[in-house]
Amino acid sequence: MSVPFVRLKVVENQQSLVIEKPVSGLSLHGNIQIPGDKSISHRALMLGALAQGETQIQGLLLGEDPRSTAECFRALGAEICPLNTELVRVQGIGLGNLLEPLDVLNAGNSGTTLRLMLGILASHLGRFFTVTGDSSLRSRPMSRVVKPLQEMGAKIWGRKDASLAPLAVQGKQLKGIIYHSPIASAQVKSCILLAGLMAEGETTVIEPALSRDHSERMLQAFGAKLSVDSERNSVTIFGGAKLTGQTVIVPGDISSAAFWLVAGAIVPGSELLVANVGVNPTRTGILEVLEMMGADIQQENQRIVAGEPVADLRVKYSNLKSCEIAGDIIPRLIDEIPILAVAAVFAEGTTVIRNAEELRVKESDRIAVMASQLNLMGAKVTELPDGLEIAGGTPLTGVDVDSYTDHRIAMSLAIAALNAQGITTINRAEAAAISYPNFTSTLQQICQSN
Ligand SMILES: O=C(O)C1=C[C@@H](OP(=O)(O)O)[C@@H](O)[C@H](O)C1
Ligand SMILES: C=C(OP(=O)(O)O)C(=O)O
Repeated sequence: MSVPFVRLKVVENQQSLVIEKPVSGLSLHGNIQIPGDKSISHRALMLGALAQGETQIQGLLLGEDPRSTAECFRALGAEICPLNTELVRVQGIGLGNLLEPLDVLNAGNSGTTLRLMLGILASHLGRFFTVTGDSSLRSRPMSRVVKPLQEMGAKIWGRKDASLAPLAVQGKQLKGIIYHSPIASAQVKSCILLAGLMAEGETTVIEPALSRDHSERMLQAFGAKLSVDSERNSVTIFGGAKLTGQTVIVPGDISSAAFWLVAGAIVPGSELLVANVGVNPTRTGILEVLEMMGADIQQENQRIVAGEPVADLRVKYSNLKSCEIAGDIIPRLIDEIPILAVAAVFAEGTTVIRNAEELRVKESDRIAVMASQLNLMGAKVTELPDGLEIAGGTPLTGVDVDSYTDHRIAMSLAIAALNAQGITTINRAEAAAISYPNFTSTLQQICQSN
């Protein structure tokens, strides 16, 4: 049911999300079903395409990023049914059998699609591929995957010494390496592991801190041979295995749940139940930080679904206090920092976020954009080279803000607007569909005027 104080204004292809807090105030109530996990959705489509036989994916995220992955792997020869149902079927083509596409592969806005796919393409002997993305993706750094792939013997060309897309790839027989990654990045780790699937010998990736481990879990489920040394944050893949199609059940995305967890915690009088949330420990940094800030979040009905831990999360409004977010927890909450910045605006005291320089090379420079847009609303946020300093407790006022076409920024600003006086307009809000196509309708359903 649509309520008048959350509405969409559409002008040509651009959507503005208008949030007008009623004078009587508002609170949030209800049960929320969140979309499927984006990281797991990409990996299920890719491994399904590389496997022998059929893969069935339940609960795939029907957002724009997985659509880009599906489009690329269709062009590479996998049969993937239209992404319009809860159950997606992929007829795999078998490892090493991808076709040479007739046109450029376009990863759209999705860093995960482009970086993981590069590892797969580089190891497809004798075939030539070209890859690109939208203007945001074409400005994001690719050397972090190109360099280790070149060490394995890959042939890759592109702008600025092959550090920026568009890129061209000549598939080669690769050799296993031991790679000490300078950054904790699941995209780098996964790219190298995927390249290692068909490389000669063993391929090892060692990270400075643990990043999300969905690739490791799913590769093993599809039949790859892997060994994990969690003390050293090291994973080894043994080349030459065969992958077999599987049934994958995709849990809800904790990165999408994060918007409701913060909304429920900061909007007075709220109580929300967010159902079916993936709570893989490599992703739950957000829960640890919100608990540190004094949020009231209970995990209910904890269970394991197809190898991934899942729970329902109940959040109630509470008074938050500031905290420090830095160090090894950063990769376990990297995509949640924009919405954590919103939580910090409504917390007592000054929150400091450090070691998060990776945010500068996401879909937008999330440090600069969150600071500038929250400050337009009246917050006191200071940019640090590698994070943010947020003085909590200043009231916000509705103004015009911009998503910079970044989905996480659009949704974070919408949640901030729930506690701002007057009318907030979030321009270019259509970006939310990258990871959360139903964000606005869910927001409309849970908002109640007091
Ligand atoms: O592997 C993945 O699915 C992802 C890894 C993270 O990126 P980095 O590996 O660049 O940190 C994250 O920000 C992105 O949304 C998804
Ligand atoms: C950074 C993100 O995704 P990607 O790197 O896949 O574009 C994200 O979803 O926040």
